[in-house]
Amino acid sequence: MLDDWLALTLDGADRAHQGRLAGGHYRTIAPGVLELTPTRPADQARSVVISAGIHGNETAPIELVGELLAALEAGVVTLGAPLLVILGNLPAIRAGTRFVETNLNRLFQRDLDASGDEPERARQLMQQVDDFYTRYPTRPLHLDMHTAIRDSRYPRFAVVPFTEHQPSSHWAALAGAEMQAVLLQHQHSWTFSHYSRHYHAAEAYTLELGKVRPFGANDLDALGGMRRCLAQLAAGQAPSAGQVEALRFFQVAVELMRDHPSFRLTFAEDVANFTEFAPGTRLSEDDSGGGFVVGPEPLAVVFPNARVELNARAALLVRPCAAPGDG
Ligand SMILES: O=C(O)CCC(=O)N[C@@H](CCC(=O)O)C(=O)O
Ligand SMILES: [Zn+2]
Repeated sequence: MLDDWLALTLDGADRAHQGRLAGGHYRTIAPGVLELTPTRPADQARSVVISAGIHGNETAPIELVGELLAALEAGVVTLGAPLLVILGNLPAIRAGTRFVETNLNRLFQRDLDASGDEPERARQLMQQVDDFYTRYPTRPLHLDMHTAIRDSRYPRFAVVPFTEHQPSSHWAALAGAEMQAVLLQHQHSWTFSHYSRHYHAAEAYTLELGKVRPFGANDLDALGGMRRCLAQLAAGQAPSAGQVEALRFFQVAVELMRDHPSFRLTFAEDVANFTEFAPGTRLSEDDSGGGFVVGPEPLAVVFPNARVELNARAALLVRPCAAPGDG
């Protein structure tokens, strides 16, 4: 039963799974990787990668995947599009931690030469995505679902990875999924959504869907728009459109790196994502006299985390911008 796949996978019983469902069939093609194939794709069908659990303690997206699979199993949703459903970091999900040895979401790079469990998993997932988009090249889309460590002025927001040749984005569909803000990256970031956008010209986003909470403690009522969007994509329908004017757009201006062992942020742990700091405010410091001070324009902080690995991203500093015109 498709319903069992999620529970069995999380329990470590990764045996092969396949079966039929309304509109098509499914099979596991790697641990935590499920392919769903429609008998006849709908007219509006896109090739959709849905990933969750790239960070193991971000459980709301995994619960959304569970709801989608249950709706497909029950025939409430009829499969009309090829789907690749991925649970990213299985050992970290089982342990309830962001990662085990290193952050999986910085490893999606074709010439990656690191070794270890997470680099191996990144290679396996890159191969699965390559194979899927080769089998199903039609209008590729990748939604990589996460939750954030901190509170946020906009709890639901999309991060748009940077590529030189930007595939078109559909802001109205993001608004329809009840995203509240869009954050445009300014440089390559080697995240999972960046992989699909950069190497496959897929429309791809990292979606932040509220705050990190354990299984059972998530507010899934706040994610009704996302639930509907996933069901529509699985059915091969165009997702509902919302008001683009309701979305706030931001552009990354600076990526703060933990570039010294004594790196620290100067502001409180409970400062929410998108909190703005005035010109002249010191945001970070270290024992070597380094640090960052806000320049002549205010900057807002997103994903601040001083406890990252050395030379990893410790925060994004962003400024409001207009909606790029292609959506
Ligand atoms: O809340 C945080 O500090 C991190 C939440 C998270 O996992 N965010 C993603 C964003 C990926 C991107 O920049 O596209 C991450 O840090 O991997
Ligand atoms: Zn995450």
